[in-house]
Amino acid sequence: MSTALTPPAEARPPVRHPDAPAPGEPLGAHYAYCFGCGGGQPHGLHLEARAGEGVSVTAEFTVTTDHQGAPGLAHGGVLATALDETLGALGWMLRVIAVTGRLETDFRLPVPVGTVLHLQAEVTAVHGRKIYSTATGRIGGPEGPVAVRADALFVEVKVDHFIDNGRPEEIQAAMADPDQVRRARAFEVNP
Ligand SMILES: CCCCCCCCCCCCCC(=O)SCCNC(=O)CCNC(=O)[C@H](O)C(C)(C)COP(=O)(O)OP(=O)(O)OC[C@H]1O[C@@H](n2cnc3c(N)ncnc32)[C@H](O)[C@@H]1OP(=O)(O)O
Repeated sequence: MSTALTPPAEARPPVRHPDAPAPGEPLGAHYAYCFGCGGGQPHGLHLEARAGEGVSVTAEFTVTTDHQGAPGLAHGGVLATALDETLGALGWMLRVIAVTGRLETDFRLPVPVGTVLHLQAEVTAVHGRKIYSTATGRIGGPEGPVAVRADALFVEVKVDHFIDNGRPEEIQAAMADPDQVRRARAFEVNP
């Protein structure tokens, strides 16, 4: 793991937000057209995440023929996306909006098409706006061997990050989303 992903000595353990969803509760998609979790992306990952204990989440991603790199095997970038999306869902447990600053991925086993990747992610430390986290993706069941893993640094941002940098048409469409929970996740977590 690179030094950039090692929390400084002054970093604090993460604190689960009192209003975080209960363990086992589905988190749903934060945006319908998110490639990681949105239902509106026909070739997306359709990753389904749930709240875990403490500041952790679990998720599943089923590898389909849309996700291949080598014939019959998941593309490494797609697997990194699954890890990134699962780590991104941790913001909901802290009730902050955060984006990936750094993502270091280890690919330990090939992941065939048809595999359900069982993901687990947790925050390990927080220092100011910096959120240190780690994730695994297992195959053959939630206790199966680790096929992929990652260490990450997410950086807390305000909603202006998206308004200033995203395209107005998508921002406005997301704000008009009739799904109130999803709208809250996208825009009202920490405005
Ligand atoms: C529709 C909208 C709503 C959607 C909401 C849901 C979102 C969820 C989406 C989920 C989808 C899945 C998730 C996704 O895919 S999120 C999409 C992929 N990620 C991005 O697009 C992020 C692009 N990067 C940026 O915007 C900026 O660089 C950020 C915001 C990250 C920081 O720029 P900013 O100007 O704000 O802050 P700063 O530069 O002062 O840095 C602050 C601190 O952080 C440290 N640092 C920074 N980078 C690194 C690094 N690489 N290694 C080590 N350290 C790093 C830095 O040294 C400093 O530390 P310190 O000096 O304070 O000690």
